Amino acid sequence: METVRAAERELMARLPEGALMQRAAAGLAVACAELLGRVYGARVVLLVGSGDNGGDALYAGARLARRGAGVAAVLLSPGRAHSGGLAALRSAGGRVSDDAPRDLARADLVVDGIVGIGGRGGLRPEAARLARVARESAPVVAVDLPSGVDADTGEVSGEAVRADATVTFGAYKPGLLVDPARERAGALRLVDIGLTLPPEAAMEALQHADVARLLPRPSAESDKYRRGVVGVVAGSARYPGAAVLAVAGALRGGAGAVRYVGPAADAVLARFPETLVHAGPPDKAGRVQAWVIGPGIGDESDALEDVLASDVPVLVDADGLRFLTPRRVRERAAQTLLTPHAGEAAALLGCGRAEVEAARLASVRELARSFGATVLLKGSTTLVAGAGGPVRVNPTGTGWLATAGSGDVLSGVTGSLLAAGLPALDAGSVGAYLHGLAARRAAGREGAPILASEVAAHLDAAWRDVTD
Ligand SMILES: NC(=O)C1=CN([C@@H]2O[C@H](COP(=O)(O)OP(=O)(O)OC[C@H]3O[C@@H](n4cnc5c(N)ncnc54)[C@H](OP(=O)(O)O)[C@@H]3O)[C@@H](O)[C@H]2O)[C@@H](O)CC1
Ligand SMILES: Nc1ncnc2c1ncn2[C@@H]1O[C@H](COP(=O)(O)OP(=O)(O)O)[C@@H](O)[C@H]1O
Ligand SMILES: [K+]
Repeated sequence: METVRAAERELMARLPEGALMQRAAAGLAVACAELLGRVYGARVVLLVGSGDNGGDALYAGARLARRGAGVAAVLLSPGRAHSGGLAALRSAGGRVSDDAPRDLARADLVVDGIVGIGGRGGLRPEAARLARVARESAPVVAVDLPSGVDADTGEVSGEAVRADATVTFGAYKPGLLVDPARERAGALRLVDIGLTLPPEAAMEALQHADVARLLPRPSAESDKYRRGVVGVVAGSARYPGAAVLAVAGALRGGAGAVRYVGPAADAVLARFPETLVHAGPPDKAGRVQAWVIGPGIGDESDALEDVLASDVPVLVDADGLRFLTPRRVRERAAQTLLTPHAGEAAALLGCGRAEVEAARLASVRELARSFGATVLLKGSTTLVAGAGGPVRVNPTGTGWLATAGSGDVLSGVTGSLLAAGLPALDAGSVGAYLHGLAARRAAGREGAPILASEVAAHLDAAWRDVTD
């Protein structure tokens, strides 16, 4: 957070008073307008704390009021609310609420400007009560951070706002990216306020527009082969379901065709007649543009060697990871993408699972370095690391994904993206992004248990969310 504060100080010294807050408020108002659909006549309630976070909310509220929204501000510390913001709201036709429960009950949207990066500890009782009522009333947009979460660590020490979306300024804060706080933030949106952050930023996160740009799209000249064929080596007599789930993901990842190789062809075809199946070894299966190998294959290490010997990108997951050595992966000319969970990463690193979970960033970097590969470390905070450069953190994940088979779906969708031509770092981070969004779609707004097959079934909705 000190990095962001320092960049803000540097920029503020060069800009007219209040310019950064205006930029923040403008971005926030645009995001609110998009969520509302129609601004004119909409009812917006601002929860306003005593700091600049509340100031952002007030100025954004003023912008919405000028476009015809009915905007009411609930002031947590009436004497200390941002005075310029309050004046702007009033002159735009907004008002200060004298009955918060009534205004909240009628709201179409609530803006959480209680506290931002200046907050310490969980919400205080009055703020916590309002946050609970807000949550029951309408979608909540958090300003910069869901109030009550720790910006630096992602810890939630008491009560915190649970937002449907968070509009953050200048840079993603670790607290928005690391659980348990991340789960409170909903969909993230970054507003550029002109901060110059150090070029060696340790982490980056894609957002909708980045993903939309990277997603493969068929052109007029496309045919199924030009769109890419992904080969899937998964499943066994014991675990046929892993094959079905990996193929389910692969069919919705943007490749033109999925070629399944393995002993679960009957189960795959029964569910997905679109699949091309092959009973022999992978190197006799026909041309593919990328391979996925590992989910549920058991001890099938011959197939792994076949696939590694190919000259196309290879994604290795689950059982496939057990037979890998750094040397064999480094020898490959084409890209290799490894997708371990914490336990598999620990086995590759020769340490304990808890050590990986306590140091996810260092672990994913070390694996990428030692294998000379791209590594996607799964779990509550999914990270993707390449040979160097920033580590990508996936902003869309949800704990509902912690369900058997969801990793198989991820390997399929990511492999499909590789086959469509995305570089491994992009394929991994776009795959994880769509997978997380699909799970959120499947789980619904309040959240409910989901099946891995439902995650696959919602991938098309996630795709449309990103591109619409
Ligand atoms: N810097 C910039 O250039 C830009 C900054 N920007 C914006 O400013 C925000 C940072 O603003 P900030 O520094 O004023 O602090 P902020 O987060 O509003 O909170 C401080 C107040 O909250 C209170 N409070 C504390 N803990 C609490 C709790 N647990 N529960 C309840 N209340 C609690 C505490 O009050 P007190 O303890 O005094 O009662 C204190 O006064 C940043 O997140 C971004 O939104 C943008 O405009 C872009 C440009
Ligand atoms: N707490 C969590 N929060 C978010 N995502 C999670 C969590 N736990 C697991 N996941 C995700 O769920 C998937 C599980 O994959 P994996 O561990 O391979 O399980 P399986 O082998 O049963 O498919 C991964 O995408 C992982 O990132
Ligand atoms: K906030």
